[in-house]
Amino acid sequence: MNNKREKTTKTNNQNDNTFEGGEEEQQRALIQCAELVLPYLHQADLASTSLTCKALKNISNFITLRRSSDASRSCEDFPIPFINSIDNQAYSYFIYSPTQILSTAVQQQPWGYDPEARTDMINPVRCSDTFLFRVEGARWCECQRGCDRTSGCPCLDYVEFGAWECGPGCGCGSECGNRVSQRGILMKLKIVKDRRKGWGLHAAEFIRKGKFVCEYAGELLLTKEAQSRQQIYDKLALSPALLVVKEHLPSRDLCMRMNIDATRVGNVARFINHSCDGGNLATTLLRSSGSVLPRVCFFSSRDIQNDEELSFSYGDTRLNNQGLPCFCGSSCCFGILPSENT
Ligand SMILES: C[S@@+](CC[C@H](N)C(=O)[O-])C[C@H]1O[C@@H](n2cnc3c(N)ncnc32)[C@H](O)[C@@H]1O
Repeated sequence: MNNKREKTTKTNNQNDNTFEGGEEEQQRALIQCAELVLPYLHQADLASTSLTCKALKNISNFITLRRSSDASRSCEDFPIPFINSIDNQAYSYFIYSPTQILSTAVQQQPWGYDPEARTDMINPVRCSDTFLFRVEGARWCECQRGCDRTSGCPCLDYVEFGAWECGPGCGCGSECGNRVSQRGILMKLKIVKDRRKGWGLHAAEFIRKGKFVCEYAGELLLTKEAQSRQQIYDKLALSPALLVVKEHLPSRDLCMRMNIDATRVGNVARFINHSCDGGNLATTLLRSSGSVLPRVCFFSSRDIQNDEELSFSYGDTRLNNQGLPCFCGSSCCFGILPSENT
């Protein structure tokens, strides 16, 4: 009884902790400053700030609402909302990048206040724009219109080496039919919390088989950095999103390794959970003309219904029987998640 009364009193005091008369100027300045600074704050800091006064509480609530309504921070065509009927976590905090970036390229990004403030103002360095990722002497196509089999586009000749799209130096524009994976996410998706698997990516509309869904965006890391980050994630018992892709090159006995870490910076692919039966997404390594590194892209491997969870197989190797439990629910579930030595 007493506790209850004390709690109520505290809340009232807190709400009264606004500015006294004659301090309107100060309040306006604080609000202006808060609107600039608060969108940069991490979830926990935003929560503490909101306890200080009513004005900051209102701004924090607004920011939380905007963050939970679109994980992509307006970077994609449709908002990608967080939906949680399990607990009171409104969203998961990370920096959004629609494509692969170099690991040090982006440190901070505002999220949640000015609806007009598109994130390309602080756009991460896209790898396709980076000189480092261009092949010396690469062939570009000079097609003026969309490229297809009938246009004699040289980029399509590369297809025998794997999936290949027109690149940044090609003459064709963004509407070219051979740039399917370069237009961002074109379908409605949502991020839904599950009691056992955490957040997961779901379809928010029907997706026909064979459609490009998204790429796995994140920080590209050297293997040494990936290994040291993995150790930290293991220690902190975090739910990491570090993807290691090994590609066996057709010429000679070479294997190319890519480490993409979406734990701190990434796109919504970081929420795709594992399924032991391979799930409903197929992974394709897609190269753009002129780029050394491929991008990891997800295509629907069958028709996917509205609300269905999107999933793929994290791999076949399970290092030990003590791995994390798998709750994919498929009839061939191994009971533990795949794991490999990073
Ligand atoms: C790339 S994250 C996927 C998003 C994650 N669920 C989240 O909340 O951020 C990978 C982590 O998700 C969880 N996860 C993925 N698939 C799972 C599954 N089939 N069963 C249980 N947990 C799963 C594990 O904690 C795993 O380490």
